[in-house]
Amino acid sequence: MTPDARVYVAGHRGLVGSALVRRLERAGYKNIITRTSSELDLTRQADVEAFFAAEDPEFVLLAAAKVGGILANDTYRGEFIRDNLLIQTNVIDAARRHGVQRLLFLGSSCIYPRDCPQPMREDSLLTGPLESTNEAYAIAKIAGLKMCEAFNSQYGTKYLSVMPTNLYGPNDNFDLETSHVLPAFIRKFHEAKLRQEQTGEPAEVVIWGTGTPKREFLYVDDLADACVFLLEQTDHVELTNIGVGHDISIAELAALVADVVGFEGTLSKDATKPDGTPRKLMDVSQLNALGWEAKVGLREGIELAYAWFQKSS
Ligand SMILES: NC(=O)C1=CN([C@@H]2O[C@H](COP(=O)(O)OP(=O)(O)OC[C@H]3O[C@@H](n4cnc5c(N)ncnc54)[C@H](OP(=O)(O)O)[C@@H]3O)[C@@H](O)[C@H]2O)C=CC1
Ligand SMILES: C[C@H]1O[C@H](OP(=O)(O)OP(=O)(O)OC[C@H]2O[C@@H](n3cnc4c(=O)[nH]c(N)nc43)[C@H](O)[C@@H]2O)[C@@H](O)[C@@H](O)C1=O
Repeated sequence: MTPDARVYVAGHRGLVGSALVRRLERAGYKNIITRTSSELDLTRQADVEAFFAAEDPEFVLLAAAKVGGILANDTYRGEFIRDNLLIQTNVIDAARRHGVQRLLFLGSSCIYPRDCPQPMREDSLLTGPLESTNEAYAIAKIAGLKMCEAFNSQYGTKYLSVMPTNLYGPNDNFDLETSHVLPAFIRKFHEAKLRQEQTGEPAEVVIWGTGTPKREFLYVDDLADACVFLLEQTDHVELTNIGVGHDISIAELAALVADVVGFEGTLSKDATKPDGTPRKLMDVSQLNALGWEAKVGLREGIELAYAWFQKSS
């Protein structure tokens, strides 16, 4: 991939897509092609086909998807499987038929079995049952990476799939019903701090579930850097985990976000909300062996994300 290449970033306004555009622009890429979902609905095959015929991209970074936290995944299972299967099938198929050399497909850590040995290696795929709260989404993601593998095998393409851990950063979704935990905490602790300052009364923040599940968090600019690093490798690797290599409990995350935000009230737990997978720590030894490591520490990343949230809210 060279800076004059025609690179289509699908989903460029989202958390991941916007970080990919920032990373490509910093590296001097001049021909980045983008469309919003209202300009091009990727669930519509004929529109995707017409777009590829007109724009003729050479590289595709597929970061458009139906995405959400544990509750959104659990509640809107039909939309998660439908939209993701349609988007990825239309884009991967059109890319292949229009001669796209390399495509990067964004999967997710939830493709691995719920009770996967930790840390989760790439070869654990399809070795056990999935976590039920995100099964519909995970099945779509597995279909996407298997479609890339099958195309590579039959058509000689070099499509790669990356499996990032939980991400956060600028342009995240901060909606308290549909977001992931880290942006939810930033917003909940920030708003509780303001309430406390305004009323003088102690404020409370509610944590879903038990607080005991463990998660690994990667700042999205690190993810984008890893994606471009992998695209620029000459040796083709089909499936790569991307993460930081260590995790923390949700209760520990709550304490850390509270500290960054400056919240001094109390915490309570909502046991009616699901915990999801008990733990999903990525084995990132394959990526590390290629020479890539995450740079942004968790506290620093939360400070950056909180600054972005305050500026844009
Ligand atoms: N967030 C996370 O923690 C993780 C994310 N991932 C993966 O990374 C990828 C990107 O996720 P993320 O950036 O968080 O998601 P976001 O929700 O932030 O962004 C998704 C983007 O997809 C676009 N999109 C959605 N539906 C359509 C459609 N029908 N047609 C065209 N575009 C559409 C949206 O475009 P528009 O804004 O124009 O409407 C949006 O900008 C996904 O594949 C996800 O599975 C993987 C692991 C963790
Ligand atoms: C990236 C990944 O994201 C999703 O999986 P998840 O990691 O389980 O999602 P999450 O970030 O929403 O929650 C992580 C943990 O945190 C707890 N939790 C506490 N309090 C809040 C809270 O206020 N909001 C949220 N969302 N969670 C909370 C919550 O109960 C859970 O135990 C997948 O569906 C799938 O899409 C996927 O691949």
